[in-house]
Parts: sequence; C-alpha cells; structure tokens
Amino acid sequence: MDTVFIKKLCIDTVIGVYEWEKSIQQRLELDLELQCDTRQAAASDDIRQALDYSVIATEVTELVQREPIELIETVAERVAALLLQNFKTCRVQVSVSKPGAVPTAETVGVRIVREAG
Ligand SMILES: Nc1nc2c(c(=O)[nH]1)N=C([C@H](O)[C@@H](O)CO)CN2
Repeated sequence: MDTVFIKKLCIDTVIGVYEWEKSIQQRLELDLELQCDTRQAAASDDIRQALDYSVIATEVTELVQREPIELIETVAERVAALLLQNFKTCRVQVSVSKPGAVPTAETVGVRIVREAG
C-alpha cells in the first residue's frame, strides 16, 4: 500500500494540563501518514484523484486550534478520526510531538495508528 505523508506540521495552539499552559500558545509538531492507493492519481495526473496534502494540513490545523486541549493523546485521536472520516484512507498513523515540554529531552510525544471501521 502507498502512503501520503506530512512531516513536522507545526501548529501553535493552547495545549496542556497545567493552569499556566491554558493562557499561552505552545508548538506541536505533527507527522501524518495516510495509507492509500496512489495509482489512480498517478495515472490521471489529476489532483482530484489524490489525497491533497495541502487540504489535509489546513483541516488538521483548524481542528487542533479550534479549542484548548489538555492532552496530546486527545490531539492524536481527534486528528486520526478526522483523517479517516474526511479522506479516502483506510489506515492512518498520527504522531504528535511537544518539543520543549521536557527541557532535558529533544522532544516528547505520542504515536497512534487507527484503521477505518
Ligand atoms: N502522556 C502525556 N503526558 C503529559 C502530557 C500529555 O499531554 N500527555 N502533558 C503534560 C503537560 O501538559 C506538560 O506538557 C507541561 O510541560 C505532562 N505530561
């Protein structure tokens, strides 16, 4: 199976468990992988047959910024649900990193895999 992916989609948003996090914006970095069959898009050379990564990036950013969220697990789950609902894919992998959350680590995060049905 083929994959359309987006690496390090940067989203500034209100994210975090603690009170001090609820009045500031922090950066999340998302890696997205959508399993799909790219052959129709390639054969037709037609964006309408493809999973448009520009549209995906916009929809995911809007979803994450819509309201404050506490856990990055919640971000990952909501993004996976959106991708499965709105795009022609049967399996997605969503990684959400929160760089700077642990000063002694380069980054921290979660990675989930979800399938349709
Ligand atoms: N598994 C998780 N652990 C933690 C999260 C989280 O979203 N998932 N969040 C925090 C705080 O918001 C932290 O990022 C503040 O620096 C702590 N642990």
